[in-house]
Amino acid sequence: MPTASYPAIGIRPLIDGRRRGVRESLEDKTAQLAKDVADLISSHLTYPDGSPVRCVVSETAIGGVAEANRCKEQFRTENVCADLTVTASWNYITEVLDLDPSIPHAIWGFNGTERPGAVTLAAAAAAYNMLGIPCFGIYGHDVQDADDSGLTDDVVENILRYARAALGVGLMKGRSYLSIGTVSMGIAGCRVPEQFFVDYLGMRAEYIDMIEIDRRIAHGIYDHKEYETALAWAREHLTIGENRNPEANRFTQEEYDEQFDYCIKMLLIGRDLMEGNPALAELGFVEEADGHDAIAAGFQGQRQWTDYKPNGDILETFLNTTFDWNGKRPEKVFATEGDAGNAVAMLFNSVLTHRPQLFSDVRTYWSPEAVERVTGYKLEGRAENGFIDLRNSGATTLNATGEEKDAEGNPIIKHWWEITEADIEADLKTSTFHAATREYFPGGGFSTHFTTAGGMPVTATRLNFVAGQGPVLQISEGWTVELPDDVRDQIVYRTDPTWPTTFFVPRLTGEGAFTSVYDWMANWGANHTATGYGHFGADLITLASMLRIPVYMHNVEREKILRPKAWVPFGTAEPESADFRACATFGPLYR
Ligand SMILES: C[C@H](O)[C@@H](O)[C@@H](O)C(=O)CO
Ligand SMILES: [Mn+2]
Repeated sequence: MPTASYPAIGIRPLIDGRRRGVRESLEDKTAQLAKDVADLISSHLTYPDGSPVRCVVSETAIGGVAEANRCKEQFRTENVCADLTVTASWNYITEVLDLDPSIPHAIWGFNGTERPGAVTLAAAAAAYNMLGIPCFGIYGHDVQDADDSGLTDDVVENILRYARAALGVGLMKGRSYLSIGTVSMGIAGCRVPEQFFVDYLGMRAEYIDMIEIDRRIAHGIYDHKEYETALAWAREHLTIGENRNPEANRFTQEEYDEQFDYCIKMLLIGRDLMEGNPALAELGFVEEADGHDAIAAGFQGQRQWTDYKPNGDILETFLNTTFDWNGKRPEKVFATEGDAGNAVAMLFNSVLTHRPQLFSDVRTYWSPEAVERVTGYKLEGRAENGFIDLRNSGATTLNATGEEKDAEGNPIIKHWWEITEADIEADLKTSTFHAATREYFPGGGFSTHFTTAGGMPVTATRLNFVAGQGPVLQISEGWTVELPDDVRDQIVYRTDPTWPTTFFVPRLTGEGAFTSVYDWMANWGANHTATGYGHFGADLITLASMLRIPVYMHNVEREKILRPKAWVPFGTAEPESADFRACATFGPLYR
């Protein structure tokens, strides 16, 4: 998506409209607040393509409804997806607020006593609450002098948190979720929550039968020149590891070669299905060239496809990865086993961080006792309380090896625009591609394997659906951990040695689902989790509140939580309960 079409954040400078003195004394200060906030957002936040986020500042300060409406019209022409109102003074609240219920709103009341900016914030929040339009309130802890910018650390953190989440809402709006296939092996999360997409995300669901992939391969509906390049690159850079099938379950080398070629074609076609490809129009396939404008997709794979055709692990791995034969390029959000619920969790992580994601089974909780019994090794360090084995065939980004490093040499999952040739080489070098386990994948294919390095901060997320309740989100910040090679290998070989493996420990709080690593596993709401680099649980909580999705499990520090001020009247002593009731009261953003 070109930068110009990305949604923008609208900045609304409110002012006391009284002319002949008051307004005139405030014009410069108010305009400066708006400019400073716009500069802050644009200099700190990026779009998925790495370009700076665009802010649109109202052409005039807003002192009355006429200026408010002119600002709204200006924002409409600029694809504004959310607004941030700034004020250093009193103003006329419901006469000047943006009452559009379909976009996120926030107000920053400059905390200076010369003029009642903070009073406006409180009055505006009360108005929005009464009108059923939840807004976020940003209020600095310490009184500022009149000529201060007011952008103290606490204000900056909350403005950026709001803006990241508001942009996430805007990036999803109007896009598609593409389901290639249907429910995999009875996994309920695969049922595409079409009404949820419409009501909560403003998205559409699109459906493709998996046969479309085979049709396009059989009829040559892919860029043949690019295919030759991709195949040569893959044959050169993908290390085919040990075939771990029993002899009787192995295909011939010629069959594996054919399967490998087929898998690369699947990868090209999966990408084209999501985003289209003008090269297809040149081949005469004009409709196919358009694609499905999918910001996220899921491939069922198991079982009917994989019982018959090569599996989708190469397709799934490389669509989630930030590089291919063309070098570095934006990753996609692509789920395996058609798990739409997990695809949405990956999407939430993606629109907040613009980093590639891991799709994993929550395979096993390894207690310290079990590890010692099985391997003789006594867990230590972050893993001392046990760890979770996250592992699933296919849809884990190859960037999750931990070979990419930050400036201090710590393992990281970079943004695609930060990837270097050395990173690509390191990720590929540490990964192996194994003949798919034939008892699971009778049609053959290849599975991606690596074990993630320890020491990475990550956040694991899962979107669940409960009858009578609707969508609910769970979030856990934590870290990857690594084990001594021999201990790791015993666990990998005992579990499944051909799939990507990440050992994860949640940050324990000693309470509820975060009392122990076992409690975490016992409370995780499904077989899958979406995991991304960094601790962004607070951003997820803010995003969820914008979408009115309650969060029922998280380990984010209370002081980092930013929800609409409308959540407060639902109770301050038990924020989790208030969240549920507020979400139920205000309902999904687009309905
Ligand atoms: C064994 C099954 O075929 C795998 O798909 C299973 O490990 C899963 O990933 C289930 O979510
Ligand atoms: Mn799975």
